[in-house]
Amino acid sequence: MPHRIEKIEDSIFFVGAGAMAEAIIKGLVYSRIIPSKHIYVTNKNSRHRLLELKDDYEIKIPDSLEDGCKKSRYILLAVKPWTVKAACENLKPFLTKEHVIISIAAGVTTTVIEQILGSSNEVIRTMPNTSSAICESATGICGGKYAKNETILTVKRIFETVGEAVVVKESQIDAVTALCGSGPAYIYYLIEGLEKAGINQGLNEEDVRKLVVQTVYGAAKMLVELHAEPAILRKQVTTPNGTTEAGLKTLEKYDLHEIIEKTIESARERAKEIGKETEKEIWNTK
Ligand SMILES: NC(=O)C1=CN([C@@H]2O[C@H](COP(=O)(O)OP(=O)(O)OC[C@H]3O[C@@H](n4cnc5c(N)ncnc54)[C@H](O)[C@@H]3O)[C@@H](O)[C@H]2O)C=CC1
Ligand SMILES: O=C(O)[C@@H]1CCC=N1
Repeated sequence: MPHRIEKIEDSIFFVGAGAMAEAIIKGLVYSRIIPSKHIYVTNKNSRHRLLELKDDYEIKIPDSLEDGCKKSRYILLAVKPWTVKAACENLKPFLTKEHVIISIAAGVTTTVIEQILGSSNEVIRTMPNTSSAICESATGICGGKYAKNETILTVKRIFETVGEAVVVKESQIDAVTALCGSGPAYIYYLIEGLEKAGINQGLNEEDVRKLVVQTVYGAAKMLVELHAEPAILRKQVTTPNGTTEAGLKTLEKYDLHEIIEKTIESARERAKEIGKETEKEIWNTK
């Protein structure tokens, strides 16, 4: 549910042109918060990929990194965590104090980015997800040492055009990463399991896809539209001594909640580790 938001006047420069850059660009272009001609994109070495994005979304390819920086106030780092250092070092000569650096890299702290840049640029760390492409992301946002509140709120507005966005403390963003950045993958995995079970019960693939996806979509939409508690909606489905109760007993027997707890914990731990790895990388080269 994208919010209706007033337009952002400044341009945005995507450094990295992969899956997430495209998902966010798609959402931004669709929501029209930033005109396509104010969206710039670059990557490491695939001109073909840039031309593809340019054609699909009518966005711009700058002549150089310097050109992209000159034309944009917001620089969005959409590279893998272990590439953040190289990308920031390449940008460094072209940054002025007005540039706001937005990172979507899992685990990489604002302190690491501030230290690589060695400047007092505002750094905003975010964690969106791939549903940005259809303006349904769930994004966590936090600011670094130099980030002004007003800038954090502008970045929140940008991400609200591609879904829901909340401002969190930096100490909480690895949890948001585990829950929402990685989250779509867990839901898809669950759906794969439901589909497999449906097929094993004799349903055909086409019907099972339609039925399972609609079941998940309908359940999520009930939560959104009725603002109801999941436990209450669950109870409405569960007839005493009926089929749902039988199914839920099996989920309890295998302790699905415990599995989920461990899943989120593993992902959050990995985000922390990635943070440490990128931190070590800068200390090793200083
Ligand atoms: N894939 C996902 O669901 C999510 C990913 N993220 C984060 O988003 C970031 C990007 O992930 P993806 O889009 O999945 O990766 P990707 O591998 O699809 O894209 C990475 C892009 O960075 C470019 N690149 C590499 N080195 C560069 C450099 N030095 N300068 C400029 N561009 C460079 C590559 O050419 C490529 O276009 C990661 O840090 C990840 O943690 C965050 C939320 C969700
Ligand atoms: O798997 C990853 O590391 C990235 C970050 C969140 C989603 N995908």
